[in-house]
Amino acid sequence: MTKVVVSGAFGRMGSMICRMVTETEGLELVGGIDIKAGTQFNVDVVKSEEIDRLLTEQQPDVLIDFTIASAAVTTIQAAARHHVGLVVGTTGFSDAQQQQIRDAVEGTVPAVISTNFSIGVNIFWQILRNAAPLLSEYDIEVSEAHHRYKKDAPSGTAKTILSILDEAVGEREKVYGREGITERKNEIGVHVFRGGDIVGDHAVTFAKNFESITLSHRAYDRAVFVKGALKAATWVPGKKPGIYPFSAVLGLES
Ligand SMILES: NC(=O)C1=CN([C@@H]2O[C@H](COP(=O)(O)OP(=O)(O)OC[C@H]3O[C@@H](n4cnc5c(N)ncnc54)[C@H](OP(=O)(O)O)[C@@H]3O)[C@@H](O)[C@H]2O)C=CC1
Ligand SMILES: O=C(O)C1=N[C@H](C(=O)O)C[C@H](O)C1
Repeated sequence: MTKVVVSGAFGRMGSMICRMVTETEGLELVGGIDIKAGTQFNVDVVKSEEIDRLLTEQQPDVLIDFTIASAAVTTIQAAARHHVGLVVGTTGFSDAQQQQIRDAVEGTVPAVISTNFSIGVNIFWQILRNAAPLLSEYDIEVSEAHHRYKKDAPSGTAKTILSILDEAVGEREKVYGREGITERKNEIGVHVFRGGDIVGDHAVTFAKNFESITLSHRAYDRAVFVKGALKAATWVPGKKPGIYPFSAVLGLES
């Protein structure tokens, strides 16, 4: 049985993860962490200040984090101190925070970290890696849409798309929205929409005179992210310390 602690246990993702852990054979929910204490599915959720006590008492095999960047860094450092494997879906990390995560995890614990745990998005990224080099002469625009409550912009998934494009077609200036008199150069336009309950849409358009190609992905339900996170949670215990992309769990290129 893989013992799981969920950080962000009362959040949109965390509460669904708690429920689906209890419904998944081979996984056991042993605790939760959030900014406030309470219970989820008959399991104690403690405040983040209590994380060391929780990890000492419950000895989980894996900690799954879907919170906010600043909280996630502290949680990841605590999990590494306690040698607990990690699945991290939180987005919006600064470069400095990413370095703090590498420092905590590398050589200490295995961690699957991905800006998107949907299998479809990970295949979409692979399609993009293969297609973009063929389309390097085209103008490129990236767009994403999410629900009104999303805190970070552009989404973590859009940032991953931008880094894939940088590798595939060479680094280009990113232009975040346009206003006024603008002249298109060899740039990538990035467009962010926030509204309603949109679960997560991403698109990359390659445009040329008289034709364009758009590659896109739409998530209809957060369950796709949760299922991926649980797949990673089952995979991570016993792996060598280090940071793994979700594509490693899926056996895809990265
Ligand atoms: N990789 C992926 O596949 C996906 C990633 N995400 C990412 O996951 C993250 C969470 O998303 P979502 O569930 O929608 O967000 P929510 O805001 O619904 O959930 C986050 C939870 O973390 C809590 N929290 C805030 N601060 C702390 C803290 N210091 N310590 C512990 N808990 C804290 C929040 O409490 P409170 O509400 O009181 O602030 C909330 O309960 C985001 O970064 C999002 O981009 C989302 C979906 C898929
Ligand atoms: O906050 C969300 O909801 C999502 N966040 C992730 C991101 O920032 O890319 C993944 C997904 O699109 C949903």
